[in-house]
Amino acid sequence: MQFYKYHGAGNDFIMIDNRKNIFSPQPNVINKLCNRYFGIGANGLILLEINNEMPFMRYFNSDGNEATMCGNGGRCFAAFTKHLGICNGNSIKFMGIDGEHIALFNPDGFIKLKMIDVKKIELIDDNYFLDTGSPHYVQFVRDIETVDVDREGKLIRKTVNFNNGGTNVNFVQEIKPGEIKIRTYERGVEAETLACGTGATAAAIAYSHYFEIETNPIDVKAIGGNLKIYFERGNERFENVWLEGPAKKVFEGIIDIDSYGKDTI
Ligand SMILES: N[C@H](CCC[C@H](N)C(=O)O)C(=O)O
Repeated sequence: MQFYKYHGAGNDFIMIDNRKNIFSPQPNVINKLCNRYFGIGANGLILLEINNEMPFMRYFNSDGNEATMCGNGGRCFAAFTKHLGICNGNSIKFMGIDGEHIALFNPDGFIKLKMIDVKKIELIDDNYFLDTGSPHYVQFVRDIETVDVDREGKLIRKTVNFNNGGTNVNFVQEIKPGEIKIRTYERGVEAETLACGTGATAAAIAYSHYFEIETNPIDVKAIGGNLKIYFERGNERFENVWLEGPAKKVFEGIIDIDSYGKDTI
């Protein structure tokens, strides 16, 4: 089976053109494919399918379970449709689990992805919880370099109940007005990733709203690369939300998918 490997600011994905349903998304198979020693290795796996005659993006975390929206993956999905010739212009519309998205292809190669509106931000223990297509807990810290993201992130992800679905956990430090640094513990990867698109979006909106920052876009520096978040404040919601950043095809290959269905590695 043909596969493609992409990353968006270091958040990396296996991409499969599944318009002919060649791949059955079994959790144990996806988990092995995402394994960095016994498989291709990735934070997640993305299937391109067709739904009501529109490209449909299905996202699976590396634990093998189908998940909510992936922002970095959404930009990579758009780049993938362009590589396959599905999209020839400067933009593409596609469906994700959270609804319709449009992606714009910038001349510099960066991609601008429209995200869902953010309807509310909850305060939990003086930190912020909001849904940008995936659930995110945002905690502001003084020195992001000293945070034990895997340990602290796991504690919050596991102990604080978020409607039973769990959450991603973001640690954020202001670098200067309008610019923040972020580190993210990702649900379903159960570890820190080099970037998280829906997390960067959540962090930028919480930062701007609660610290009354007028600058827009907000620059978000992740370990794996830089993202920009644009949005407008509407009536009790955040609208016209865009996530802009890189999406790179790293390699493509062929894998013997039948050997992944069996328990032997
Ligand atoms: N792990 C997330 C989904 C992927 C989010 C992240 N990779 C992004 O770029 O938005 C979750 O289960 O909510």
